[in-house]
Amino acid sequence: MTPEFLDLPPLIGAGGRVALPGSKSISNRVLLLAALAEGQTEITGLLDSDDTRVMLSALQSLGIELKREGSAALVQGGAGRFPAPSADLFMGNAGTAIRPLTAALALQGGDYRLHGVPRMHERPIGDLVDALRQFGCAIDYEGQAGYPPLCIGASQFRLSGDVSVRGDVSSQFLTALLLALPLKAAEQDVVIAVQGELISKPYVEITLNLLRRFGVSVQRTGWERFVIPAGSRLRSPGRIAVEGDASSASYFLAAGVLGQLHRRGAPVRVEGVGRDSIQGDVAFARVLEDLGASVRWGDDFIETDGLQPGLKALRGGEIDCLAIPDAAMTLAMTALFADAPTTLTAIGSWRVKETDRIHAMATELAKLGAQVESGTDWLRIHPLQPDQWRSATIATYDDHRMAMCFSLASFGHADIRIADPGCVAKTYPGYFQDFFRITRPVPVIAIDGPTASGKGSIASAVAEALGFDCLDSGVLYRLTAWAALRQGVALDDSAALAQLAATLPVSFAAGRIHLNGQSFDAAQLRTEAVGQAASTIAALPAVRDALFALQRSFRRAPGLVADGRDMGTVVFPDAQLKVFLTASAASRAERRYKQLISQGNPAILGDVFAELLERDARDTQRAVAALKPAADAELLDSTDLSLEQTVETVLALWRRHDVQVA
Ligand SMILES: Nc1ncnc2c1ncn2[C@@H]1O[C@H](COP(=O)(O)OP(=O)(O)O)[C@@H](O)[C@H]1O
Ligand SMILES: Nc1ccn([C@H]2C[C@H](O)[C@@H](COP(=O)(O)OP(=O)(O)O)O2)c(=O)n1
Repeated sequence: MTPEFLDLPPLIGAGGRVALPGSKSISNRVLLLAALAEGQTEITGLLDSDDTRVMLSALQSLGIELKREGSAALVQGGAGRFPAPSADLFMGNAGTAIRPLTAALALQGGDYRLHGVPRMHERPIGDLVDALRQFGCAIDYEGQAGYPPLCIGASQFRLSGDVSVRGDVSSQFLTALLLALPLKAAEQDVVIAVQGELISKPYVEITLNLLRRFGVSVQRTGWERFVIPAGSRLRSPGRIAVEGDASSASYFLAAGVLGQLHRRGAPVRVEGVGRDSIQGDVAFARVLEDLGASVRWGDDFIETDGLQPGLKALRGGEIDCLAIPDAAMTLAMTALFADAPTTLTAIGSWRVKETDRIHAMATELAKLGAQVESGTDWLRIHPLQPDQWRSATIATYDDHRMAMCFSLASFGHADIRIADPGCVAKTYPGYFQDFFRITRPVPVIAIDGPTASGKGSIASAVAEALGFDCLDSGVLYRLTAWAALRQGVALDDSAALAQLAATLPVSFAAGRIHLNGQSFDAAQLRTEAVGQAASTIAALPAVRDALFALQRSFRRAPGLVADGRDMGTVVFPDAQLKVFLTASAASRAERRYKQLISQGNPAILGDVFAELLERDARDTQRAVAALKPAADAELLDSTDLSLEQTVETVLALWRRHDVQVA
């Protein structure tokens, strides 16, 4: 079962190395070439994802002998023929599989059906079918003309003159012909003429490069005319290694820049692609460099390390993305952190990808608070100031790149929830594990414990020592209770109380609490009447839910110390340090008594003690978010410790944690 969503905490830094999974574009091309070639091919570094599994299982259904173990595969080439004369092939949403297979099967002829997920049936393939029909291939549309599913029949192959194919919708049509047509070039040249301006040229370069590895040298004139010379034969190179995926690299390269914005990052290195990569998307790193990123290139790695000296932010501007259609999506995310608007142009192909990516990007960026403009083939993104970020649930449209891109939004000032995170399996099943491994969330120190154990005093002293923000979550319950008492809302009217909590116009400034134009100091909310009422309404799940997002929104760079009852168990379960602070009931009663008296609130020790026991009972026995230590909390009994000693103990625990992380 894949989860419905994934919550990403705000991030403060990144650093480390990522061994990239194999390139999708290279993996699927190599698999097909190995299946069509003469001889056996041993493939290493193969991508293991939905799209490559689709290709592998199609080849197996077509009678190709292959063995696969993790990222290695051994393919027995069919020397130009698929043994199975008929097959029903499910192609998922893999454009890199359906297009070249359609070409290869149509040229061979047989009884084949190719279909996929509903979105695949909305992705155009008519230009490729039109091109193949010029050879006498029998291809029928099962549904809407121009789109899969396709039925392929017996081929009456003939070659009369050049074949023309459109190059301005998807370069995969040309790639499909280039991969399959060497099978028909034994006796004569095969000439392909491209109509319209060819998009995504670097992907065609990958095709030509791999064809060369399989013994076929295509000659080209500009990007309009391609000749597969007579006598061409696909022959296995024996062994072939697949490069790491340059499009997948873009997320980590961006993280290496964004992670340094708070000066808490370290370099991020992707391994498996380098300066000599045959993938066009490595140009993404050059674009980042132009925008001001510090980039290092190696033979087999690329590394980013924040901004170039002297810069405070990435630059904006207009970027022609024709050559990097996939990695360009990542630029839409880095644009949020730039110092001026960024316009991505020549991205018309986004409209026919896994989803309409221009629409999807514009919609989801707007949820973060960004101002976005778009046209048929362009997108303009205005940067977000720290106070403009909004927390959001990001829809991913069954598009792996949407999910991976928006993980980068967690470098902003917001909580990000990614819907359907499992969609990354199309090209990168382990993406989020790698992303979590190389990123550092904004740290949280959670201090929970019973009343008067010292949480509030310790939390604010620790926050001050570390320069972190401080959240006294009890204040939010007390404020809700105070407002309810003032407005005469019954303390068991769950709906009205939740409404009150959800709309608390509260802000904190200069050590005071501001609510509805009124300013308090914390002591005014510290009366036992308010405390008891807070404890009563805190048992209501609807009230707790209403305050959840507000509490999480306090997690901002450089860090947060949060105190309450459920900071470590419910609100910040991923807190880096959790402390459960206790003290004997007698010493807590005495501390509270002294505190009340010193604040000018009259009190009787016996009553304070009784009320404290009552509140302990209510807080520990309630059904939701009951007061209890988190499984991974450090237990700290302060009965015999002074305030200073307790603060020092917590700081020592934090230093120990910080050393382990560094
Ligand atoms: N370790 C300690 N030793 C002595 N007094 C303490 C200690 N920790 C807290 N106090 C005092 O106890 C009182 C209650 O502490 P507070 O931080 O308000 O507790 P809580 O937030 O857990 O209710 C304060 O007056 C505080 O100064
Ligand atoms: N995270 C929190 C914080 C407070 N509460 C509830 C339970 C407490 O009795 C009241 C008041 O909390 P507060 O921390 O201000 O109380 P003390 O300072 O511990 O006396 O709110 C909670 O349920 N969850």
